[in-house]
Amino acid sequence: MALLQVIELGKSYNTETRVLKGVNFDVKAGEFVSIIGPSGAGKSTLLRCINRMVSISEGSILFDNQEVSRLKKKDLRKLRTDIGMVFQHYNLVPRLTVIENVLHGRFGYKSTLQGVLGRFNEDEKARAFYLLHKLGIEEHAYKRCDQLSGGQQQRVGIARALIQDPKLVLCDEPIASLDPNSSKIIMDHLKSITSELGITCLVNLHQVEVAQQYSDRIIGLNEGEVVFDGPIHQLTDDKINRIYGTQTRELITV
Ligand SMILES: Nc1ncnc2c1ncn2[C@@H]1O[C@H](COP(=O)(O)OP(=O)(O)OP(=O)(O)O)[C@@H](O)[C@H]1O
Repeated sequence: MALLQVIELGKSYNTETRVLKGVNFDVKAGEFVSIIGPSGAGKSTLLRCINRMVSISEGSILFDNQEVSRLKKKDLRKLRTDIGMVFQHYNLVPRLTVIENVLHGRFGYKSTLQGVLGRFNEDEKARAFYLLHKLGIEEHAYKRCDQLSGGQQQRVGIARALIQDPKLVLCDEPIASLDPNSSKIIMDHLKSITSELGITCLVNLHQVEVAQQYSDRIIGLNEGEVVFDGPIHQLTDDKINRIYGTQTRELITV
C-alpha cells in the first residue's frame, strides 16, 4: 500500500509557466526514494506541494489516503507533524542550543502557549538526546547551533525532523551546502536512522552518484515531467542523459 500517491500533479506559479506537468508516482511505506533532475526541473516545488507549503494547480496528492489539498486546520496540522522536512540551509535558530532546536520539532504537538514557554516533557527530552546520540552529536547538545559545522547543523536538522515522529521525511537538497566528507556522513545517517525507525524518505539530490548509492528507487524530473522512475540498476547512462538533457520529452517506461 502506498503511503504517498501523486496523481496527474500540475503546478503553475503564474499563468505563463507550468513548473510541474502530469506528475504521477507512488511511494510505499519504508522506501528511500531520490528525485534528481537539472536546476529548475521542479524538484523543490514537488516537495513543497506534498506538504502543502504551496498549493497545487492540477491533479491530486494522497498522503495516507487523505487528499492533501482538502485538509483543513486540525488535519493540516496533523499532516505537518506526519511529514518532516530537512532543508539545504538547515533552517535552525542559530542563537539557540542544539537541544532547543531539536525540541522545536515537537511544536506541532503543542498549544501556542506551551510552545512559547518551551514546555517539553521528560520523554520528549529523552527522545531528543537519543536522536542526537544516534546522529553522533550528543556532546554538542548545549552548544549554540551557530558554533557547529555545516554537517553538524544538518544532523540537528535531521533530529528536529525525526522528533516529530513523522511517517515521511522530505529532504530538499540536504547535502548541497556540504563538502564530500560531510555529505557522506549526512547521507549515511539519513539512510540508517530512517531505515531503523521505519520512516519513508523522499530526497531531492543534485548528485546522481549519491542518489544511486543510497536509494531504493530514483525519480528523474526534467522540465516538470517525470522522465524516469525505476530502481537504480535501470538508471543507465542513456537515461541519465535524458533526465539532464533538454531534448527528450518521452517517458522512459521501466
Ligand atoms: N515561488 C515561486 N514563484 C514563481 N516561480 C517559482 C517559485 N518557486 C520556483 N519557481 C520556478 O519554478 C521552477 C522550478 O523551481 P524549483 O525550485 O522547484 O526547481 P528545482 O528543480 O528544485 O531547482 P534547483 O535544483 O535549482 O533547486 C523554476 O523555474 C523556478 O524559477
